[in-house]
Amino acid sequence: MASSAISSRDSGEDSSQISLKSVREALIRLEDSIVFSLIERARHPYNAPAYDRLYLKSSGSSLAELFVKEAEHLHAKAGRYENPEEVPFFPEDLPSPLVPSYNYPQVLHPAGASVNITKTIWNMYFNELLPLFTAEGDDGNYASTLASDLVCLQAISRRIHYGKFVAEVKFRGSPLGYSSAINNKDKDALMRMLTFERVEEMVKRRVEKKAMIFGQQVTIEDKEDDNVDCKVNPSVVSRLYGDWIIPLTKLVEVDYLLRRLE
Ligand SMILES: O=C(O)C(=O)C[C@]1(C(=O)O)C=C[C@@H](O)C=C1
Repeated sequence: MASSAISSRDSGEDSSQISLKSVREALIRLEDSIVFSLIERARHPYNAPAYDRLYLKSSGSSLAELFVKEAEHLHAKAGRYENPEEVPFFPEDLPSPLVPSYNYPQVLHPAGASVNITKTIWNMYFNELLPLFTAEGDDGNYASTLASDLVCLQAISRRIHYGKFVAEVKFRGSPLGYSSAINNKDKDALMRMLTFERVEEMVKRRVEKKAMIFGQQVTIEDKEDDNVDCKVNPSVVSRLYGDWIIPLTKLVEVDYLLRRLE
């Protein structure tokens, strides 16, 4: 299954014609990436020095900041940020891609395409989420810890910024309804129009179940034991979605729509 509603090369469809079904399928596929990335990160304890600006005495940055900045430089050279689904955490001074450009379908409205809430995602991930799903302690493996943090951050950010595509589809489905709320800059009306509570409940239940299934110890013998020890707490994953990922996706949707008529 394609992980993206717009950028797969071989879908054979006109990819500027996205539907609510195809963007929701992409969101469901991204759930797998997020749950697996959290499971990987949870192998290590919190590892505080990796995030402490005093740890690298001379640099003034934390190892986490340096790690993500340097990784993004490499990814930019390989063309990662040419894809409209990818948003860098440190867009300043990124190098140009070394690869020839790929003609990604231009689905988004240009003004809305620049919505970027990576600073909010960064603070949420390091200040709120990480302490919830990692054990206290320090195993010294900061490089592999940060490599896992990077994968988590990229998967979560991609999912949240995917709200731009969801908003575009919703706008195309009801341009008149959305336009009047956009012209009135009525954020509350936009929020009401784009919210489907039943879908949100399903998402939260599904990610909790994925965390339970993907995080089980797999053994050769069949076990009767329902009391499985999961590698990442399923209720934390459900809370991650309910408290942060879904609200931030909706924030991206509203920000995108507010710029949709510029
Ligand atoms: O599926 C949608 O319609 C979305 O806008 C995505 C999403 C989500 O983040 O999962 C956000 C808002 C809706 O209330 C339902 C779900």
